[in-house]
Amino acid sequence: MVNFVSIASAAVLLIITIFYFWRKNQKNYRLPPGPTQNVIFGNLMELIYSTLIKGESPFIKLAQWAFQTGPICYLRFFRQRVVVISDARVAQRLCVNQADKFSERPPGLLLSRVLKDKGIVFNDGPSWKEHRTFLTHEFRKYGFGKQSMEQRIQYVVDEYLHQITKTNGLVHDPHPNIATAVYNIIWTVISGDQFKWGDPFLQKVIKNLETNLQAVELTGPHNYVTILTVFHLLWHNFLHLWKITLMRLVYFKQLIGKFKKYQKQSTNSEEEESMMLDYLVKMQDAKNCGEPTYFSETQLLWLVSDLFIAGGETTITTIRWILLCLALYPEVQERVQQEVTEVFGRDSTPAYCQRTHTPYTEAFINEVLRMGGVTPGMWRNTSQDATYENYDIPKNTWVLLHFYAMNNNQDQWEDARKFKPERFLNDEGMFCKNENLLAFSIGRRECPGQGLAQTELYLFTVGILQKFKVALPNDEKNIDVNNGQFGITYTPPHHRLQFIAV
Ligand code: HEM
Repeated sequence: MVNFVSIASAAVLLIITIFYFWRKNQKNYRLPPGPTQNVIFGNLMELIYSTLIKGESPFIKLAQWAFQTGPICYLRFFRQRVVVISDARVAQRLCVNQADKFSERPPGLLLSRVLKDKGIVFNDGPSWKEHRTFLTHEFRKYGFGKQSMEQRIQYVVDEYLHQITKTNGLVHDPHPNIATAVYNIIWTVISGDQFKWGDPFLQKVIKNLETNLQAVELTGPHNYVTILTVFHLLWHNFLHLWKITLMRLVYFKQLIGKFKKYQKQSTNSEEEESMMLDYLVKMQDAKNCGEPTYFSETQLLWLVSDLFIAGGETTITTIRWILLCLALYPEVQERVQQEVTEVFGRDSTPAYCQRTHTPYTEAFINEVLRMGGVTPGMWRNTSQDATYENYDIPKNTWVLLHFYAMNNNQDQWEDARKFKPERFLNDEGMFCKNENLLAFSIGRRECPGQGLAQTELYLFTVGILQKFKVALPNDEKNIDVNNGQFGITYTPPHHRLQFIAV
């Protein structure tokens, strides 16, 4: 007992001493406003109470603080400074106008620690830059809007529609078919190849990709204090998580190996151009010329993994939201369907470049991206001291671009929680982009897969409505659209659907 008291007292004394010296070394910054803070823990205890005790999502707690305070809200979680941005115009002024200072990921974030120097999403520095430049160039080269890529996507959409036809209007969970289609599209973008529908290897990869998403929550208390990170990892059985990640890498290694073997045997050069081949050629060229490069077989593995994760879960979840919103708002569905059939009929192949002829359909997709914003938020880190209006944002502050808060900001969106595609139409009924919607983020870290994602969302929506009416079963008609689940993505409440041929 005595031992425990002395250890506890020593620990408390140590925390106070560390805190005292840390505060003593702080410059006097003019920090943005925020809720009241405890001298030592800042806002950490309140976050712990609301998330771990009351079971609220950390994203919701952070949004509440932001709405109480204003578009730029300052918080502190023990020693970690955090700024929450809940207004797209402020995000633009920081991440575009001061891009040099707001384009890194927080180095202390759990995922950044695990993925430091790997792939692209949580990578930083010259390795990130080289991979980011490559990806941007490749997406431009195989461009979206260009026919060959769109044909590949359309091929998968057609297969998906075929699978839906086989459900014969019966009620089912739409998730597995969407996941199969979307991951197949990613693989075709990376390798130029495709899996057969229901391929057991693809199903294994999908199962793996969907397993540990809960544990990588981005804004909870475990992200800011190392001891909480350790508890979090133990709670989520860190060894099991690691095993799943290693298994995923083994799967991707097998895919890359198969791709390389096929390339060696193949003689047809023109048709088989692909992102992966370009990566391997670039890597070999740099090696041959003795040029320094961050391209390597291991990096390729992490890049493929990142593309599957960043491009898969987001697109799948958005298509799930699209289908749910069609079913929940039959009058909206009728209007989109009428427009789609007027422009494309029931059998002709739609093209993304014709979207200007379907303004209501585009408005509908944008309203889904707002209401069901699948990426509730993303982190940046200040690499130097920065300012915003009269406020300082010190170096190494974590900046949360809180997209969920931006999408629900009553100052920007009238009746924010109402589903109203018309808000994206002008007086002439034409589609009007709204600068307050940052579904794909902004600045140097904005989503490089935006063109691919938008093409997919459009071709799926149009393809489905050319052939089917989407409906919820009678006992699920009162699903609350505002009741999504926060994880690394914001997912719709569980639901099943019927696709009735028209
Ligand atoms: C509806 C679908 C999608 C949405 C809503 C979405 C949204 C986002 C958002 C919000 C970010 C964070 C940017 C930031 O840090 O500020 C991001 C990053 C990223 N996305 Fe997407 N995305 C989607 C689809 C895709 C697809 C299809 C791909 C590629 C296959 C992709 C690849 C990436 C990558 C690699 C990053 C990291 C960029 C970097 O850190 O430099 N995304 N995405």
